[in-house]
Amino acid sequence: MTASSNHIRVGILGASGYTGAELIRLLAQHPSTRITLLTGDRAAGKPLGEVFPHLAYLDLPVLTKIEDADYSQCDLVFCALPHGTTQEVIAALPTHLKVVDLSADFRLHDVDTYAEWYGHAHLAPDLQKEAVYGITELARDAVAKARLVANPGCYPTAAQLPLVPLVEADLIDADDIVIDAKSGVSGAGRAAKEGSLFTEVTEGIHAYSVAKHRHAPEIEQGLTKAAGRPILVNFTPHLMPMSRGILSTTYVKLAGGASPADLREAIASRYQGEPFVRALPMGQVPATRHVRGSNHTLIGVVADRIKGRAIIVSAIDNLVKGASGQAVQNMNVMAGLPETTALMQPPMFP
Ligand SMILES: NC(=O)C1=CN([C@@H]2O[C@H](COP(=O)(O)OP(=O)(O)OC[C@H]3O[C@@H](n4cnc5c(N)ncnc54)[C@H](OP(=O)(O)O)[C@@H]3O)[C@@H](O)[C@H]2O)C=CC1
Ligand SMILES: CC(=O)N[C@@H](CCC(=O)OP(=O)(O)O)C(=O)O
Repeated sequence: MTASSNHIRVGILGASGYTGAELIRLLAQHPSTRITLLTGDRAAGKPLGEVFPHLAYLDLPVLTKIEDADYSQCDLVFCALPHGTTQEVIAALPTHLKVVDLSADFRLHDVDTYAEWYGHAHLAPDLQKEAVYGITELARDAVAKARLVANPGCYPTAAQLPLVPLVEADLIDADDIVIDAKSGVSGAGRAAKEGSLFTEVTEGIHAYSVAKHRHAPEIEQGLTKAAGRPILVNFTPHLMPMSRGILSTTYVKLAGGASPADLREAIASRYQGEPFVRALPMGQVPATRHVRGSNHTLIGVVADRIKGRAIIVSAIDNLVKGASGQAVQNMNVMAGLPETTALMQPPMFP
């Protein structure tokens, strides 16, 4: 990557949203980046501190409209725009830029599957062919060579990290996977919507997009690759009265004579030496408060009471490993920097 004065010059499109703010928070600790461009839509024209007072102490450019962005000031762009708005924006970017897209716009390799789940034809099918789906631990070599990384969704990150090694090794029945996941409300973004109102989300939980959430095909794409044959999953997301975090509880049937301890061992050895993915001791399960504000994924495996079955619980922060943290991790890999740079903050417990 070309970088001026030994710094990667970074632009953030959608800097006035939740994942944009989280990118800025993380990059504020990064010794090798300099933020040279921030865009907003409603917030365009404002200094960042007016939108996010907690970031006002940073010396950063004023938010601009995407149409007015000066990309000659950037080496890499994070795109943190709503899905559906990103394909045309990225297709129009100068080709000298590397891109990490946090939206869902380039995650599904098959454009027909994209059209089926997102309700419109893909607007940049040629670019889709070069996009690398970037769960960093599962695609590091491809991410290192990529110009465009499709940063994975939050639920798909929490689901695939434990499941991919198990499906690859045939330790579970890949045709019998039930993923029951819960998210904090920041997962829905900062734009006002009825479903995110305090009265709608507090003192209760609810399932949504039951049997039709667009993260199901994203998870299935990863598991299909791991299995070498088409895999479908049951996936149900729930909205929790908390601002951050994802807890994904997955119910599996053991295969090939594997024990629940074998599952834990396969996950632990697959991620041995990985700084951000950890298998807990057998029988222990993580909670979202263990990963709040951190880029870690914690995974627990428990033997079910029903013989031949196991329960896997994974926890991430949706805004960090589920979005901006993994995006910075991918940028580090793309730039040949130590992968943990700016990402080793301990969780904000409790
Ligand atoms: N929140 C999460 O946990 C996760 C989010 N993602 C994905 O990351 C992306 C960003 O999410 P998030 O930060 O939560 O979203 P937000 O709604 O919080 O922020 C969206 C940003 O995009 C800008 N924007 C909105 N519409 C347009 C438009 N038409 N043209 C230009 N800019 C626009 C907004 O500007 P303004 O506010 O000034 O109008 C804001 O800066 C989304 O695709 C989301 O699905 C992925 C994983 C997890
Ligand atoms: C709580 C909540 O609403 N979560 C979002 C997913 C967040 C995410 O990862 O979204 P993208 O795939 O768009 O990037 C949802 O269910 O649509």
